[in-house]
Amino acid sequence: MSNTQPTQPASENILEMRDIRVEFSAGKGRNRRKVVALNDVNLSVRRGTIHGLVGESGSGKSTLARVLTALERSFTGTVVFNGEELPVRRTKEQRRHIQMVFQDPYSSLDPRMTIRQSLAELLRVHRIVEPRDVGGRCLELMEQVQLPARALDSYPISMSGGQRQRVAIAKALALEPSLLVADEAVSALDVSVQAGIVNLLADLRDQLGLSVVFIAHDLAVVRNLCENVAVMYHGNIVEDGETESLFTEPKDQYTQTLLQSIPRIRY
Ligand SMILES: Nc1ncnc2c1ncn2[C@@H]1O[C@H](COP(=O)(O)OP(=O)(O)OP(=O)(O)O)[C@@H](O)[C@H]1O
Repeated sequence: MSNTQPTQPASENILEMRDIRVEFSAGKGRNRRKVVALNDVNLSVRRGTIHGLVGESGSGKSTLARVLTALERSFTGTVVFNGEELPVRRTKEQRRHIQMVFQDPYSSLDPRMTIRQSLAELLRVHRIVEPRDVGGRCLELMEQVQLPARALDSYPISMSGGQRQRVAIAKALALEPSLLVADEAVSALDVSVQAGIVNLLADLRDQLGLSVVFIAHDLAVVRNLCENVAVMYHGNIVEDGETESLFTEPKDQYTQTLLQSIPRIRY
């Protein structure tokens, strides 16, 4: 028998959100009321997996994404990332590790800059690589998002929606995050283009070990892509589990209703 102790494995969860609560006030004057956008939500994301987040409009998905990426700072509860409890005001380095991809990639791209200029600026400002390695890293990023090298000299306006979304993902990857939050990142794209981005996210998980929180309303896409799914309803996670069992044996009544709303394809 060996005396050597096995090395402690890194925690299985890259992310643990505990008792996250967000309240907003809505309306004016006498109609002012409290909206509980997140009602003491708990969510754990396993390292190197894609965790889907589904639920009707207004159920709290984007608020959860905003808490994760520190865009929303008025919350109570705890966000533990990579075993470290994140403060409400995160350092630049803590923010770098969790990147967001939005529905509309155009909003995150500067129309006056080529893709190379945008990426190079990010790499320089965040000092991700030595100045002499910026060009090479830009090329690597194009490869990672499966765009040709010549795309580096394009402006966003000359690109298709799918290409822009790939660039938005490249910008997120430039900061070498461990967790990507994709908030309806494929929802505005044509179905065939959507499939390309979904496959890209799966490749990034498999090749880089990237973890992803994938917010989407298309349940078929979620079933295809995600290892686990959490279902939100009125600020609560009503069910959270392994994708196939959640889709085949939903336990919560709202999940059952949501799944029944998937249109059946007739041949
Ligand atoms: N800044 C805000 N001020 C007031 N209420 C807000 C604010 N942001 C969100 N809400 C409310 O919080 C609740 C959750 O909204 P959220 O955008 O997180 O839902 P969602 O599931 O992402 O919806 P969608 O799928 O439509 O994007 C909703 O009732 C919404 O109206």
